[in-house]
Amino acid sequence: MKRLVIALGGNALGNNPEEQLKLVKQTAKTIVDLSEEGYNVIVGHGNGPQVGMINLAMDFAANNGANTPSMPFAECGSMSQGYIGYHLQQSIKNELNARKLNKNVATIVTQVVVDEKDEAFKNLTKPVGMFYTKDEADKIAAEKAFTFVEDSGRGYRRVVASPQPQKIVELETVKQLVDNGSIVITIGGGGIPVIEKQDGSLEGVAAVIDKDKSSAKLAKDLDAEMLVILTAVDRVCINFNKPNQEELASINLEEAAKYIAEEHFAKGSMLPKVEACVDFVASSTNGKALITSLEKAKEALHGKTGTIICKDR
Ligand SMILES: Nc1ncnc2c1ncn2[C@@H]1O[C@H](COP(=O)(O)OP(=O)(O)O)[C@@H](O)[C@H]1O
Ligand SMILES: NC(=O)OP(=O)(O)O
Repeated sequence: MKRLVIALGGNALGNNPEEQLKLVKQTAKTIVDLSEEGYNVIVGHGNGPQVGMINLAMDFAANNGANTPSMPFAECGSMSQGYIGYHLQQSIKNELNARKLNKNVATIVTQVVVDEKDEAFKNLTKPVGMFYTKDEADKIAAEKAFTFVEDSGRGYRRVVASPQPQKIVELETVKQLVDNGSIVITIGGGGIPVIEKQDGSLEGVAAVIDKDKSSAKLAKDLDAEMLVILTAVDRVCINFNKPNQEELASINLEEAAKYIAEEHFAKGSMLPKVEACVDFVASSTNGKALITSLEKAKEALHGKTGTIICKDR
């Protein structure tokens, strides 16, 4: 069966357990829809807000008399995979049962190897957790030696390193489950970043890998038919948010490169998605990538909306 890798954006997940479970129930319908279209579905997702929340809560408890241990960032990443994976696998199973579909679904706690010399460790770019005012951010930065950046006019957010994904450690396990027909949730939050020591052992590092990049890597490694990036917009645009905004129904690799060079895609939001699609399509024989909204995923798969990125069109 053909393999389809989905990357779920923040709007598929929400900001607290109640909101997340409610949103994920809708997300599950889309995932089961795509599975019913005849694909082996593999699901990746973001974790920026969630890993930040977990890290902040653990840090607060450890420093405010709760007598709990301080929790390393990589462990917080693994907790975010469990937390989001639990909601996804429960909601997907409920949806499968409601449609009387006999399929299994499982979350794999997934590590992704990064290079400890990656320049990203010197230049922190990945926003995590909640938004602060400038004064709050300055105060926390001074106390904890954290770095903050202004995030798209919405306030200040802590940033952490976001190194390149190099190797998905649990890839073979994912393949086996996929080949057995299971829906697999993996590389949550881009994967738990680990470095490979000289003796071959793995060790977690404080970072958050971009989920779109990891999803492209997974789609390549699985020789997927399709990479589907689900976000908040139905289609990618040029001249986004300008009077001459134009929706793109399909673009080839040359057009994508031209639009990237012309800076039509915002850094930190649409740019990594288009780049991930280009990366996957360029290295695949027949693979296509699709960027669309969660709500329109099924329609987009039938060519009614969404932006397709392909070799030739
Ligand atoms: N050229 C563009 N076309 C469409 N959307 C764009 C473009 N540039 C920036 N965006 C914004 O990028 C957002 C998706 O990025 P982001 O919010 O980071 O995604 P997610 O959280 O789903 O991974 C869209 O909702 C849109 O507001
Ligand atoms: N890991 C990751 O890319 O998370 P977000 O999509 O939430 O930023």
